Formats: sequence, structure tokens, C-alpha cells
Amino acid sequence: MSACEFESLEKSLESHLPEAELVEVKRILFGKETKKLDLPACAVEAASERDFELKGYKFDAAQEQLRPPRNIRVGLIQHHIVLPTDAPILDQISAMHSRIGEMVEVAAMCGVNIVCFQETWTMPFAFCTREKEPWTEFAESAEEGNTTRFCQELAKKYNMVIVSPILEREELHSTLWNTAVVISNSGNMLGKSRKNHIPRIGDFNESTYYMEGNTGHTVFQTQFGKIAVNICYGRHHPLNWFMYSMNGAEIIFNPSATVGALSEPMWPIEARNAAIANHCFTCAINRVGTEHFKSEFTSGDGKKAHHDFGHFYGSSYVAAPDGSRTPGLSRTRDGLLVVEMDLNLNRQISDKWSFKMTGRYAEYAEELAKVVQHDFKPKIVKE
Ligand SMILES: NC(=O)NCCC(=O)O
Repeated sequence: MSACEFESLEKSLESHLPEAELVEVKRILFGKETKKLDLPACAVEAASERDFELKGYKFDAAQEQLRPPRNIRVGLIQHHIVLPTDAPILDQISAMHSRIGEMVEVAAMCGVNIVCFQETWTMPFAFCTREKEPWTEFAESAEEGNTTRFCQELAKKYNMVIVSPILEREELHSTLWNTAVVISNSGNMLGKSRKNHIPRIGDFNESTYYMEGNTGHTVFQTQFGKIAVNICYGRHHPLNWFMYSMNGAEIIFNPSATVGALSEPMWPIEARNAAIANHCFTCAINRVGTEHFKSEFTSGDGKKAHHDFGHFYGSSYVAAPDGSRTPGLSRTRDGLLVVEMDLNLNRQISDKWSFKMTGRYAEYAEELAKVVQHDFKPKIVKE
């Protein structure tokens, strides 16, 4: 971590704005205030001993007459890689397992029902290098791999749904995918969701490794609600969020790996806008730190070759359908964000704003079907 990395927008506002002004600035920037959650002292102590940030917030919903509240807790985990990128692969993976194990234990102390990790959490984000070896060796079977087994144990032990985004190797044809494995709180694997949109930008050379996913917009019915996973670059595609929502997702997780110079101004907007547009909760998770690679690589932009991507800025947050959002985790530290939400808020906001009811989907479907034809002529009126 660079010593001079800016820690967080929230911290800066809090230390520089007068209190009354801060309230207004936060209202405009973040929407209706999310209350702080009281987290158990043992969790606060363990997080501090284990050197990670622990924050908790709560989104309220109105009390209804016919439906009881559906309060659940989600946990978002962001972290650095633990060992250098040239350490033996198995050592790197098991160090990451230990780190996640100790963070998930704290999530359990905080009553988390569903936890989601960052994109390809068991490995450095090495796709900038374009080298196949040794990075493809981090790939594991979604069904049988050690990481899935590890998560199944945690899920059973803590009665927690786990979303585990990994580099997947499908054994039959040795195909690689960027995949989120979804494990039920029973410990059974519920299924998997593959990354639908593969970036071709800057150092994100992921198309060298894997293709666009073929699992569509699957939604997983868990004991705690219907969830979906829109992996990283998919957050720039409003229709990707939309299709998960059309399949009934109540919470859409967005496990990511992205760097400050590229995407930071977009980060607070995209997942939040998706929550508003689709009457659901969204959870944006980004890794932290700067990862150094032995071989130099270029960004194909005429600039000098380099050994790292730049800084992964963390800043994980949760957004609600009413447009409010939690403050983000730090830009520099490992962290666990615990958020309580009443899923009844989705329908309450839908009844208020009615975006789904007023959406002219049949018209769009008809027009889009024409737009994707090779002989499409745009409808432009000229003088
Ligand atoms: N991991 C990934 O898809 N990153 C692409 C860059 C971005 O979407 O900010």
C-alpha cells in the first residue's frame, strides 16, 4: 500500500466540514441516512486484533400491515493479497483462505446471513500481465475445488450463504471462466454465475484468459432472499443489472477488481443507480492495495511498461432502492461491511416509483430486435 493513498471521501468530509453542513452534504451525496448498527464488542475487538476495518449500517423500511419485516444481514469483504505474487501458488491460496476464514468468523459474530467476497478472491489480479503461466494454475473447479470445499465448511459452520468469486476451470475441456460460486447456508453448492461482460480496457486484459459467461442471468433462491451476482465490468451495463432484476433478484452483488485511475468517479454511481432503477439492493465490492508483478507489461498506450495495475481502491458499499447508500469502506484497508436491510423496501419503493410497471419493455424488445440486425437502419429524421 502506498503510504500517501487517500483514505476515504467520508473521512475527509467528516474531518473538514462543520457538523450542520456535513448533515446536508451527506443527505445530498448519500441519500437518507443509514443508521449505524451496534456490532458486538467481541467482533469489534477481533477485527481490530486482525487488523481490518469493521463497519455496520442499517436500512429501514416502513412497517406493513400484512407482511412482517424481512430483515437480513449481508457482509461485504474486501482485502489485499496476503503473499507476494511470486510466492508458490498453494501458499498464496492458503494464505488467502486463512485471511478470509478469520474475517468470515467476525461476520458470523455480527449475525451476517449472506457474505460476498471480491472478484477472483483467491489470487492476485494477474490478468494485466497477459501471461498464462503461472496464473491459470490458480483456476479451480467450481464444484470440486479446494476453495469451494473451504467455503462449504464455513457456510455450514456459520449457517451463512457464501458468494465465492473464483477463476474457474471447467475440467471437461479445460475451459476457464470468471465465476461466482454460490453456496447455500446448508453447505450445498446452489450453483454458479459466470461473468457476462469481459473488459477490453487498459490493463484489464481478461479476454486473454476467458470468454463471456454462458450462465445468463441466474437468480439464486436462498433462505434469506433471492440473490444474483453481476461480476465487475458487468456493472457498466445497465441491461445486465436489469436482467438479474427481471429474474427476481432482491439483492445483486457486484464483486469487482478495479483501480482508481480508471473507474473511481464511476464507482459510487453505477451500483447505486442500478439499485434505484431496478427496485433492489446492490452490493459493490472492490479489492484493496497495489499488486506487483515480476514481469513488466504495457497498457498498449505508448506509455512506459510497468509492474503494477495501480491502486485497487476498496470503497465497498451497499445501495438501497430508495437511492440511499452506506458510506464506503476504506480505500486502503481490508474491511468487512455489515449491512442490515429489510427486503420489504424493494416492493415499497416499487409501489412508489413504479419503474417496472411503467417500463415499456415490449416496445424496447421490439426495437432492440431490429437494432441488432446487420442491416438495421437507424430512425433519424433529417431536414
Ligand atoms: N475486473 C474488471 O472487470 N475490471 C474492469 C475495469 C472496471 O470495470 O472498472
